[in-house]
Amino acid sequence: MPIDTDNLAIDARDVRVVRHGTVILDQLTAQVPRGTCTAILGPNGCGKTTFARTLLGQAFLTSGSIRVLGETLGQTDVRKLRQRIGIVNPTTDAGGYHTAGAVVDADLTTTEAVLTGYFATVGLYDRPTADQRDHASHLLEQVGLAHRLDHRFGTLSTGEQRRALIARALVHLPELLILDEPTAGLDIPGRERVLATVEQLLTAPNAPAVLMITHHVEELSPRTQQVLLMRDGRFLAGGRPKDIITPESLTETFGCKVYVRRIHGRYWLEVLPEAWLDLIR
Ligand SMILES: Nc1ncnc2c1ncn2[C@@H]1O[C@H](COP(=O)(O)OP(=O)(O)OP(=O)(O)O)[C@@H](O)[C@H]1O
Repeated sequence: MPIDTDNLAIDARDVRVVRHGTVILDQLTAQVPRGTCTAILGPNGCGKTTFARTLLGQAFLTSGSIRVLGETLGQTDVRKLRQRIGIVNPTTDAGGYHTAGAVVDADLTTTEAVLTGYFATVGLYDRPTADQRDHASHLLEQVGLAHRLDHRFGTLSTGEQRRALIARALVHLPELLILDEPTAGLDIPGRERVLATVEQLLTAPNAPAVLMITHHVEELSPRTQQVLLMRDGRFLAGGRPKDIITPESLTETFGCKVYVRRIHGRYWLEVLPEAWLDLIR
């Protein structure tokens, strides 16, 4: 069936990124329909974040083309386009003003931290409207942080900060939400709260397209329509999770012998005993 390109949140064709002679992304082609959830699953260093950066116009293509929300990168104002995209990237959580990579100032209240999302700033330098304040509180309630509205952002647990940053990414009602390892560094309940928040988002009316980037098959929502397995800058396979996720495909993707089973719509991975011997040989 032909693809309706007007209905795509992401339309990436033959994307290649080469830096200093190293091929980082190699002929990546992927389509993500609006309002659907796609996951990119792959090991450390396979190029997941670089691909996300290309979608945001932060990493330039050596060749290929990308359309995001109907706009062709290289022919559009990326600052305007970014206002239609939400991004959560845990390598950049809270920090002081001078912490490299900090998304928001740790001294702000949680509500203020979410409000910075309106202005794409680290501190809150602009005066939010009453409607913006109400919306920020509402989003914090949605992610289960109604009891933390006035707490200093820097004092929240890592999991609470992560959920607050999801709320921050949602202030603009994004049409595309990129979650780049949103559960990194979280314990099991912390991880599950983030996943439950994503699940709630996917079931909401007018849900954004969600691109979930992760190392862990356990983190795929049962609502994931498409999974892209990535290794060494390439997509090894892509399609419906039930067709793509097998012990063989995950063993190839991660270079580690694994078994995978599906329980209650989620996938659970087991590392086979012989994998350890292979990994240290
Ligand atoms: N500007 C750059 N110049 C040279 N190499 C780069 C550059 N940016 C990224 N790389 C390399 O490209 C590869 C892919 O990096 P990337 O961060 O996209 O991987 P990743 O799949 O997101 O990894 P992780 O799961 O560890 O976050 C890595 O080997 C990285 O060192």
